[in-house]
Amino acid sequence: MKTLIKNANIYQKGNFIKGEILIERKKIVKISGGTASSSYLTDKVDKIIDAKGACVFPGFIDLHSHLRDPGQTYKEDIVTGTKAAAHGGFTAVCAMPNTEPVTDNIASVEYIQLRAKDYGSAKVYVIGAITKQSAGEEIAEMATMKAGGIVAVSDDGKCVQNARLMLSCMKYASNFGLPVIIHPEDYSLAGKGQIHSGKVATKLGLSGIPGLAEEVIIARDIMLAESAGAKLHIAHISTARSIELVKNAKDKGLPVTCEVTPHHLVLNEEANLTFNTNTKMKPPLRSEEDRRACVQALQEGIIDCIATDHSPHADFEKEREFDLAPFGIIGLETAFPVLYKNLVQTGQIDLNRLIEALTTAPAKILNLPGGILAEGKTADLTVIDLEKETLFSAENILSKSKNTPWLNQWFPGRVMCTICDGKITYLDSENE
Ligand SMILES: NC(=O)N[C@@H](CC(=O)O)C(=O)O
Ligand SMILES: [Zn+2]
Ligand SMILES: [Zn+2]
Repeated sequence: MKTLIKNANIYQKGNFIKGEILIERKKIVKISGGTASSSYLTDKVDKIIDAKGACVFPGFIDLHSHLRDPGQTYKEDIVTGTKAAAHGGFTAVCAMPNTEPVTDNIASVEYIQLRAKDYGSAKVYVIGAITKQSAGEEIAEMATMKAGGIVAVSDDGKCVQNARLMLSCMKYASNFGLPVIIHPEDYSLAGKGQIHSGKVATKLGLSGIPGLAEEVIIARDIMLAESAGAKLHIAHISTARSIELVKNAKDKGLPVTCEVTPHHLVLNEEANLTFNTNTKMKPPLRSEEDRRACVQALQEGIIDCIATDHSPHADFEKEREFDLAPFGIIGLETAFPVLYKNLVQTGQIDLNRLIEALTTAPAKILNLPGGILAEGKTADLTVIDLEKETLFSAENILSKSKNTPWLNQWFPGRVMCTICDGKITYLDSENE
């Protein structure tokens, strides 16, 4: 099978070159500038995709997705979650273990891998639990899960409260070379908080989750990781002080990395004023100062990468009283257009940094392949027309869940086609 992408603006080390990409089986075999070689390349090609001047980027890599499979497949499953990924330009996602049952054993790891291999539209890397059932009481079977191919451990959705247990978990994980991904939340400080403790929570009379709930765990876990010799990755960082803690750790040369979500980069606590439950997530949307600190830290590289924290929840769960609705929003399909519009078009982040934060940066953190468009590399790529718009309507969203604050809004940047392992995983109706 040979596929040719023609009339493309190919992203190459921060620059665009006009040209063509020839894919044979799983690999990119030729990238050529201009159209002079067109006749040579079109020779015996099975499929031609006319990019019509759209950009070709390396496939995006998400370190943080909740695919809900097994156990909560009314929200999402591996088939729909990876379709949503492909629609968002992603060719690889890491599956968080807070499924039912929790991914804390080798059989659960293999289930996800096999389903994804047979029915997925993106590569799925499995993250195993830190503790059994993510209950924060006993260390999970990391050794067997590592042998089965997990790429990291995390109790995301929950946070190991006991420092002594966390230290043991980190020592254990580091023995197997497994990075530890934390969801930093001190329960005693977070309490029953609904949104960020700040002026909006006061105004609305909702209980707050202070930034401190995140910051004390980040401070603790940086110290524990240093002592255990573990590689620490901080999920969904959201406050200026958290960023300062990470900066200090990095300055000391510690192997500490962190990610930020698109929503923490473009929204602040004011979004909660609408009482829209699709503005409710963990960590909560923070103050404008915190949001700005996140943007600046991303541009400077203190924040390493962007991760979606794709957290699908069904309509019947979200369409209820604010305090009873679950935390979380979908993110795979909205990530690129939302970031492109709010950060790149406004000049807050440059396109190169955005692409890096969605490709090479996440790949580096968990040592995953991909992130680069080059001859001889696996053909994982996405074709995005920056001149075209996309509408996040319930109809267009391929995720089973539609819980996004950007529902029914138009954004610039339309994914025309995504290719994973040389196979088309998403094709816009215009290109069919
Ligand atoms: N982010 C969220 O608000 N929710 C996530 C859990 C998590 O990422 O902590 C979920 O699984 O729904
Ligand atoms: Zn989390
Ligand atoms: Zn999460």
